[in-house]
Amino acid sequence: MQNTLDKIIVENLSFSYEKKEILHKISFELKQGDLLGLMGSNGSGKTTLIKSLMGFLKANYSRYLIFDKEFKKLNISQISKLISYVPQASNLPFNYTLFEVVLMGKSPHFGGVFGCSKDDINAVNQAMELVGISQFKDRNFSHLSGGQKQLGLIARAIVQDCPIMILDEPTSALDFHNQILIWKVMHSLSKNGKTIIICSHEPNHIFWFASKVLAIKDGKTLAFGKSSQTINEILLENIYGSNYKIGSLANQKIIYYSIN
Ligand SMILES: Nc1ncnc2c1ncn2[C@@H]1O[C@H](COP(=O)(O)OP(=O)(O)OP(=O)(O)O)[C@@H](O)[C@H]1O
Repeated sequence: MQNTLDKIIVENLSFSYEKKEILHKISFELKQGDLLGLMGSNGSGKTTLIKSLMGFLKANYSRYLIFDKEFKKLNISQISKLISYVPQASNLPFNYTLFEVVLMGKSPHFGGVFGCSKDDINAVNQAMELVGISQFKDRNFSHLSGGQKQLGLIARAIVQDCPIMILDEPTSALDFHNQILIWKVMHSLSKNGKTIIICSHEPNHIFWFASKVLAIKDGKTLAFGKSSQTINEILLENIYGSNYKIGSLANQKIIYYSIN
């Protein structure tokens, strides 16, 4: 019998808005510690897949298992202890300090009305330190820059400390350094056993940091497999068009656009 205890298994996931099919029979399997990069052009269906995996959209599937549990049988409280989620938009109107917003990550774990513990506060400080936003902790969240808010939401998801993290374009507002910082943090969390799904428009980041890739085109699976073996020039052409190449620079493979 198949061991599903440490796996996420998605089989034939489809979703339609009204009568328009957006996702068609997407299947993939991850084991604990996998870091999956979701790639595809604008409108290909990445966010729809993420919202379906979170249960925000009611998708159809033949099987969706999280660590041996049928997703459709889980309630919101169970899901919030299994999956921490970073949404795409960070323009949430929070009238709280950054510290309070990051602390909200602990709310699925608060026991009753007694609030947070010293350990919770330590976890919040550590997560803010990890993503480099400690200096803004007392600032009003809504007064932070787009990138600072995005880092805050990532810190909140880290504090939630779930075995699975799902992040929708978590680096879209980040500078060059912070994009790499977040991928390095996610890579390290996955090496420590978290299973992570990240949607990104930067194929190099998926190439360098993700263990697996799922490429989507028009809501269908183009490719799924180990990122180092699956991302190639044929796949890049299929997604982005011609002249996207893979070269080598300082012993590191790199995806680039050839302007010649
Ligand atoms: N609420 C909605 N009603 C109808 N169609 C929608 C809705 N939301 C998204 N779509 C359509 O579903 C398709 C997939 O959208 P989705 O946001 O999943 O793409 P994406 O790959 O995440 O795109 P991007 O990279 O631009 O964020 C698009 O054609 C989009 O127009």
